[in-house]
Amino acid sequence: MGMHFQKILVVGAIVIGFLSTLVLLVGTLLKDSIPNVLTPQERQYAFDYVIVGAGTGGSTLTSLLAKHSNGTVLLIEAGGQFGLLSRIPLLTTFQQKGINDWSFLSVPQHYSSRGLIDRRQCLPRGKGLGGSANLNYMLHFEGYGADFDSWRDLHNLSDWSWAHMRSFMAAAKPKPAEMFEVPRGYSKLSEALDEAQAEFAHKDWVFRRSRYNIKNGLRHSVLQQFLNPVLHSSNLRLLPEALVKRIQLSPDRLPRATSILVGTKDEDNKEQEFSVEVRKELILCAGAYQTPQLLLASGIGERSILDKLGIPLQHHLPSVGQNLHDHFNLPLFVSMGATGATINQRTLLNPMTLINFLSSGTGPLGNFGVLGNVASHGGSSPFGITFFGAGAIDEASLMSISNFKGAAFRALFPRYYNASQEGFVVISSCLQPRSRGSVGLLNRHMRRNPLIDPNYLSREEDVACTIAAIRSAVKLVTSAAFASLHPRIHWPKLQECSNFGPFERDFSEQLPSDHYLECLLRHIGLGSHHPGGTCALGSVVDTQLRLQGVSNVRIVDASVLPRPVSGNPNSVVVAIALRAASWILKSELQAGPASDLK
Ligand SMILES: Cc1cc2nc3c(=O)[nH]c(=O)nc-3n(C[C@H](O)[C@H](O)[C@H](O)COP(=O)(O)OP(=O)(O)OC[C@H]3O[C@@H](n4cnc5c(N)ncnc54)[C@H](O)[C@@H]3O)c2cc1C
Repeated sequence: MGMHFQKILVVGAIVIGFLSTLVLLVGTLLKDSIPNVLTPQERQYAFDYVIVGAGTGGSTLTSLLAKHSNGTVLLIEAGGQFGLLSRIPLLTTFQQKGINDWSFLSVPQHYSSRGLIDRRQCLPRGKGLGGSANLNYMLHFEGYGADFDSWRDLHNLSDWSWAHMRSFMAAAKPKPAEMFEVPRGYSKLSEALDEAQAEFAHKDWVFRRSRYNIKNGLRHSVLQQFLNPVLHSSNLRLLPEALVKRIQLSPDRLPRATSILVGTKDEDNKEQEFSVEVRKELILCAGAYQTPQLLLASGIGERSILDKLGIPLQHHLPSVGQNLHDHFNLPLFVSMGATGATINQRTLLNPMTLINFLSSGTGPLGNFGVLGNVASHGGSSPFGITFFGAGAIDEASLMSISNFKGAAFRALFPRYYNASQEGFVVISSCLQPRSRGSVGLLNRHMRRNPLIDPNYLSREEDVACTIAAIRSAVKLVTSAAFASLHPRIHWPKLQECSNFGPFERDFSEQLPSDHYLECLLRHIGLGSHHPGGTCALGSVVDTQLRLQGVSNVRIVDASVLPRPVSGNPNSVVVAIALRAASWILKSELQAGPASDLK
């Protein structure tokens, strides 16, 4: 390459770098204003439906109620609007640890996370209109019918099965123009995956090319799909930047929620509190960590736990905050000897990357880089393998969002310093982990983070299941279909695992011992950000998602999932919210006319 051309490249890189920084900055700052905001003068008002949390569940439900209900609806959200940055798919991780992320950390993990600072996992959660659907990686999952049948069979939920949910899952699916599916021939990695499908046809493996909630190169979350179109509805008011702190129940034998206490910050950052009366229903959509937090802080939960915290009991309801589940991943870096369009600094600084994105929403910036996944749903330990087409990982940003210790990060990504490295990350996980954790409180102040203990890998079966996933991932990567990529799996050399491997033969035979793989998993495994189960169907809520023993509180978010979804959970939460809306609207029809918005 001539000197002159090199100079052009360097100048080009500086210009593109400058432009990207500008886009990041403007993207963070530029925000639409929110219409229909409840003004302080209106704060004495009561609402028929009060919805707490504008995330996946809350945005979807609000949309249906705003459109079809005769009642008045108030949507309360702790955060404000996300910046434009949230719309650019590849840059989504830059939002983590920012103002639209609750940035929770788990409590120190006993069975895992040994390579993480203080053994604590980062647990990002979206804060603002769209919630975690605006912070997530946008992967759309069509659902797996047997999951819902297992709710019916294993949890005695006769109203829940694939037959009940199929139409709601179909309605949760965005229109084709609102989705991006990784096309055939997108990159060498996606081609290899397509070829592997034929090579492994004898297995029960399901190959899926990634589908994203992306329209014209921009995130198209529940915010665009459901909430934005109804924001101007006359029966809807919004209360952003407001934290719901307490639920007040009536003292009846069958109590009902009468009001909630809301906290906002004034210009001097002083807390202002006021109540909102609930006329018909209170619907909690604050997510798998914060819905149980709000219930417990309100004195709704297990009596002995509340006693210990000194929180007056309003309603004894065991299991609030229990049964926390999440997927748990082992990432492995695979370098490629061939050049292909993997994400690295070279592809990002290529002027065509920005030009393609700005002109047509295509190229690396227009999706998150996960090109596809392979799942085995059969057997007692179903697993999934995800292919993330990133060759060079930025140390500072990944360490900040993963909490890795430096040594663990460098063992996992030994080529991290080579910004033009070609490669990909293969992520193995168990689709139905058995480990269960909990959400608890340090005290009842809602501005304090809840105590979140995912308790990853507390069940041995999860280790065995993930090891089976890793071994299948190795089969895929070393198959004939991948040969043209000249892949090399980088078995991490962790000092703490050195008694078990990796040994020379592990690199040549690709058959490291179970002990070594378990050691890796317990050191560098990471949570998937798919928490659920903390107000599970059948224990905390009844089959119509109503809080057990309380007449007018419903929960509509990931906390109701009795067991993990065998894939990405966002679409399942949307489908659950659509179903909840149908029940609410039906009972409204049965009950007759409602009040007008004052
Ligand atoms: C980084 C990341 C990547 C992910 N990737 C994917 C993916 O690719 N595909 C997929 O299907 N799923 C993915 N998920 C998971 C998916 O986004 C969640 O399962 C889903 O969004 C959960 O929806 P929810 O309604 O339960 O909660 P959320 O969407 O989290 O909504 C809860 C809302 O309630 C608000 N809130 C909380 N407490 C209060 C309070 N006291 N008062 C007022 N408001 C409150 C919050 O600010 C938030 O807006 C990912 C999640 C994360 C964090």
